[in-house]
Amino acid sequence: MKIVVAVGGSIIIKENNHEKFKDYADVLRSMNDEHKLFIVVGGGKPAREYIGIARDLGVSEAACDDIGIDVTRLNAKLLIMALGEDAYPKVAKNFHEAMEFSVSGKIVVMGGTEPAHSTDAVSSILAEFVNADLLINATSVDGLYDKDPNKNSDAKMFEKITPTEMLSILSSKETKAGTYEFFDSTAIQIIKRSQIKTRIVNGKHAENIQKAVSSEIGTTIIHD
Ligand SMILES: Nc1ncnc2c1ncn2[C@@H]1O[C@H](COP(=O)(O)OP(=O)(O)O)[C@@H](O)[C@H]1O
Ligand SMILES: O=c1ccn([C@@H]2O[C@H](COP(=O)(O)OP(=O)(O)O)[C@@H](O)[C@H]2O)c(=O)[nH]1
Repeated sequence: MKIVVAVGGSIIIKENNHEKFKDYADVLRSMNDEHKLFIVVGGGKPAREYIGIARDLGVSEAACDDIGIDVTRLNAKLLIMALGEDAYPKVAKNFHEAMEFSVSGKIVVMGGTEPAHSTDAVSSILAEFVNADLLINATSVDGLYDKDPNKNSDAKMFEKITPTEMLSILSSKETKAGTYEFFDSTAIQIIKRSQIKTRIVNGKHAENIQKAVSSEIGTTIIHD
């Protein structure tokens, strides 16, 4: 199968240690014989720190986004280092490069592309661009809930949800640089228009990426 995996920055660059990069590299390496893999890496706390400095310098939101993109690409570079020979040695800067690099048979890794959306949007557009069979979004909670589970103890997780329902739950989210929390609307719109098979799983355990291929863990986005 052709699979796009979005790895949340809050997952992979935690406490600035190498552990998660290694865990993900081990799991992705074990999947690479059977699947064609494309990985999109987020920015995490470092991205928000740099964006905060840029904003204090008075630059535009697009320029803040641009700094965030640079940080996602640094995280992507670290994952490539962890993957060694199993990864294409360059961070893909756009969808054409991702497609071109995938001809090598190696795991393609990228970060952001353009201002004004998140790496979740990048992963959805990439999944559409390469006609992926599955999009896996590895985030910091078990799936999509009816409200933020970190702020509401009574939040309920959806096992299945449609893009239309997702838009109604997440529509009020901020869209400033560094704040595209959870899924941004661009990502959902792309999943909706191309009916991309998508699963949202807890990325704190890298092995959930492998589980998400064949079992319905987390939240599965279904299409009406
Ligand atoms: N409806 C929701 N369902 C799940 N998580 C939500 C929801 N609304 C807000 N969140 C928050 O979004 C966070 C994940 O988004 P984000 O911080 O962007 O992580 P990632 O690193 O995966 O991009 C969760 O930790 C949770 O606190
Ligand atoms: O294609 C992209 C990807 C990322 N970003 C910027 O980089 C930040 C970090 O990316 P993201 O929010 O996806 O990281 P994560 O949520 O995984 O930490 C975003 O908030 C945006 O400001 C962007 O402008 N375009």
